Amino acid sequence: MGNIQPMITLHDISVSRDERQILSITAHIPTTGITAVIGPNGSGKTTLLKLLHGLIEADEGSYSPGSQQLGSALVLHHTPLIKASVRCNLAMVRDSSSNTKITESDIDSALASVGLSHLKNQSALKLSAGERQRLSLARAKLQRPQVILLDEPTANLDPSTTEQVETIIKNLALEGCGVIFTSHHLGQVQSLSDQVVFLADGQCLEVSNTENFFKHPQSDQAKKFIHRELGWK
Ligand SMILES: Nc1ncnc2c1ncn2[C@@H]1O[C@H](COP(=O)(O)OP(=O)(O)OP(=O)(O)O)[C@@H](O)[C@H]1O
Repeated sequence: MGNIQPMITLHDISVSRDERQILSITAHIPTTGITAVIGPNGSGKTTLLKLLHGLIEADEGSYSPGSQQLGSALVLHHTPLIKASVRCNLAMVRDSSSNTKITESDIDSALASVGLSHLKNQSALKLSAGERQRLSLARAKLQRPQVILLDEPTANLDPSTTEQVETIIKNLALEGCGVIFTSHHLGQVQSLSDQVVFLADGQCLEVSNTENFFKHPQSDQAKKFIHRELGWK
């Protein structure tokens, strides 16, 4: 993982679908440490991650570094796995920084880092939801991204598996990989993230240090959102 630029600058980004603007953003999104992208359902969180990764393009506007330079790995809700062993699902990965194939020892250490070594030869399609998520994280990590983009990484996981995934996220950040994740769990956002990006109706209304955001939200939308979700003040 090379030197990460500290932020992505988005300028007048516009994404529309079915003649409706679903993203309209000018903002600086941090790429170091752990950043949580939060906001109500449909506010554009997943669309933003897909845009940063280059899975979708903006209709207007620009962002820098672009997806090619950013070198990100994206883990969506239901990352597809191939009908083969856990090992095979990792062996197909290429290192995005050098485009080289992954070695057996890379696979072993990625599996160990997510606690899946014992399932190396099991069929990936037989994994539980939590194991699938950990495999997806191992696969993303093997790409040696500068930034890892995670869409609701702990949705539908039990508390103990949630904790395991949160530990993996913290370790990724400690190893120098930027993490940008979406979440509806504000308790998790408070304990895990360094920064918050708050979206509402496709717009970025706040980018702030996490503690500041929860203590002193600036926009009425953020105040209402926190109040609704946390029953705050
Ligand atoms: N391919 C598409 N075609 C039409 N509308 C889309 C498409 N993708 C997203 N949208 C719309 O764009 C808006 C933002 O969607 P997005 O999935 O980014 O929101 P989100 O904040 O991640 O939502 P949630 O919290 O419910 O996961 C929604 O209104 C959604 O219906």
